[in-house]
Formats: sequence, C-alpha cells, structure tokens
Amino acid sequence: MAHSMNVQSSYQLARERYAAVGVDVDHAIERLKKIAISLHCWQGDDVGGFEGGDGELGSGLAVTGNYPGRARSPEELRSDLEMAYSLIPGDHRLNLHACYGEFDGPVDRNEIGVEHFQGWIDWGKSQAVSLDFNPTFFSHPKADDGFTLSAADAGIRQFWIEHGIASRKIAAAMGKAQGNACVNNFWIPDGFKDTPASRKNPRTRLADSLDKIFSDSMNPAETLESVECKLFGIGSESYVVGSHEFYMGYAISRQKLLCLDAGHFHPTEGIADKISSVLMYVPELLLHVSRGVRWDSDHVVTYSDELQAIMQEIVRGDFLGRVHIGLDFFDASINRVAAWVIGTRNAVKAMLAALLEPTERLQQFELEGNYTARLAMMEELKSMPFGAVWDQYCEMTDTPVGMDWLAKVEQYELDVLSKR
Ligand SMILES: C[C@H](O)[C@H](O)[C@@H](O)C(=O)CO
Ligand SMILES: [Mn+2]
Repeated sequence: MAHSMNVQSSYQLARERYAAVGVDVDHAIERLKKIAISLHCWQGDDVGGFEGGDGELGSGLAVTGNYPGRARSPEELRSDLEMAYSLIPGDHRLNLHACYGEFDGPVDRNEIGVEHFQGWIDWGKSQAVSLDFNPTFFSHPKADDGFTLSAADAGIRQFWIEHGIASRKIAAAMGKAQGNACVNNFWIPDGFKDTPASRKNPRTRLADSLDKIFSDSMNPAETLESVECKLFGIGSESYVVGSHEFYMGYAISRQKLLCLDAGHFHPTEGIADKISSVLMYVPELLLHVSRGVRWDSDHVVTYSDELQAIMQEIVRGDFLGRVHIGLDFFDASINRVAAWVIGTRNAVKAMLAALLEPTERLQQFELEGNYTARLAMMEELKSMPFGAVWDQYCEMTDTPVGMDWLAKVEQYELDVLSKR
C-alpha cells in the first residue's frame, strides 16, 4: 500500500514537471498502451524449435550458456511466455518461427501447413496475443552447405521456395484468425566463408527465388512481408548474399517491408538513423531490436543510447503506424524468462521516454535555427522524473513495479524451470 502511495504521489509530481515543458503525460501513456512489441519465441529454448531433430543450431547463429530450464515443448514455451507477459506492462505480440510448429511425426519444411500452428493460433486467441511469423531457413540438412534460396542447386532452391510459400499461407491464416496483420519475416543465412568468385550469381538467384515465393499478392490486412539483411555470420564472414543494399533495393522495388536488425551492421553502426531514410521508400519497417557486443551476439536488450535513439526516431518521425517492433536476442547464460522480461521492459521503457519528449517544441527550436535551446532541452529531459511515470505505468497495468518482477521469476524458476 505504502509502495502504491509513493508511486502515485511521485507520479503526480512528475506529471506537473512534464506539463511545465509542454508534455501531456496521460496522453503519452495512452499512446504507449497501443504499442505492441513482438516477443521472439526463440529466447525461450535457445533457437531449438520442436521438429524433433538434434536441435543443433547452425547457419551462422550461436547461443552461448547452459542455464537450466530451457523450454522443451510448446506447452513449456507457452507457460514461460505467459509468465513473461504477466511481468511486462502492456499487450504484446509473439514472433514465432516455423520450426516451432507442432508436428506429430516428421514433416519437412516444405510440407508445413496451418494445421501445425493451430495450437499457437488457439493459444494466441486465449491469451489475446497476436502472432508474427518467420519461415525457418536454418538448422536443416538442406541448409548445411550454407545456401538456401540462392543455392546453385535448383533442387535446393526449389525446396526452400516451397518453404517460403508454405510460410506465407500460415502467416495469412494467423492474420485472418487474429484480425490484424501477421508480419512474416524472411531471413536466410546464405553466404561464403571466403572471397566469392561471383558476388552477382547468388544475388541473382536470390531475387529470382524471392520473386517466385512472392508471386501471388496477399491481403495486407492479414499478412505483411519483410526481408532481413545481414552483414556477416559465422561461416559467412566474407560475403552474405542478402546484404543491406540487396534487400533495400528488393524491398523498395517490390514494396515489401525491410527488416533492420540492430545487430546486423558494423559494430558501431546504429539503425536509428536508417529509419527515416528507409521509410522514404518502403511502406513499413520491421525492427529486430537486439544488442550486438563486438559482433551480432544477440545480447539481451539493455536501456542503451542506441535503444533510446531507435524509439526517439520512431516517435520524432511520427512513424508509429509504420514501424513494427520485434525483439531478437538469445541468451542461455541467464534465466530465459528474465531475459525476455528485461529486454522487453527496456524496449517499452525506452518507448515511454520517447513519448515523453516535447517533440513539437524541439522541432520548433530546430526550425527557428535555435540549436542552443534544442540542445539545452534535450539535455534537461535526460534528468526529468521519467522513472515515476514508468512506475505508474507498471502499476496501472497490473505489472510489478521496479525489481518486484524478479521475485516472481525466481519463484517460477524454483517451482517450474528447475524441475525440467
Ligand atoms: C532466429 C532469427 O530468425 C534470426 O535471429 C534472424 O532474425 C537473425 O537475426 C539472424 O541473424
Ligand atoms: Mn534478426
């Protein structure tokens, strides 16, 4: 009770402070409530999936750590997700990979259908969690040579084209069932460890395969399709077929969504500055909010300058209706449910901070050429009582304030995760 009274009184003081700089805190909170972050299913089980194979991760991806409690079945993953959602303020989405389907026996990737995801669709409905989707072009014998949609072998290409087409149908069914578009994101690992003799040929084949996959148009109210670039992966250090320039051109020319993953560029290159540029030419964007440490290491998202810059760019550019925010990290060295909670709470928190900026006032200073006032205000904003608004948001959405969520995860670890 005392806790709650402190939250309330701090919030009232914070409201006044923000009002004094022209910010309507209640309005910011109303906007925040409508922003759904897509939690990635693969944090819960180290990108293993439920296809029943050896679950070995390849294709330039790597998860480190062996913290106990990895989800081993759809039921366990759903239970862990429900725990995570209960500790994150707001209503959020789930980003599902094709390898997380529910299969009675061996079903190859080109044979997957909506029936394998009905359990997820039903669960999403029961939890009011909308789904996003991804075809899985990795951890499969037909990807072991490092190439899928751009493979020189026509048979391999055809197999993966069929997988891409199957994934579109599943994504559309998900979107139809949930009444809002399911974002279907295409990432492929294709690339060379060493210097290619032809950089052109695989890219020509990739464009052709993608065109075959996307040859039918889909209802955008049901599914939106995005393509994700990458700079390099383990084993594809010298050349990645789906580079930034490749997919930027592809997305613009085919009017697809571009996916910008924060870990897929040079280590000091951020994605925040790319948002307003890319949105000049593509209809919408998907973000994979991640944190690279020295490389695309997919660390849990922290409340970093880069994270704040991403959210600021979305708000300052008035892009909330055109940017889909997904997360992409996998850390097996800490409690996996806590990883989701920490990363997602940070993403929501950074969005709240961005919504608490007096954007119009800052942009007016800029128009007037008053860069002194612009800088002065940006700096003062950094020490505004933002934490009090965040605490109030947690309380009003029935989620734990401050560190209180951790005790719940620790209890869940004791009761559930440690018994796996
Ligand atoms: C598992 C995901 O599809 C994957 O992380 C992809 O989005 C990616 O970022 C690969 O590096
Ligand atoms: Mn990604």
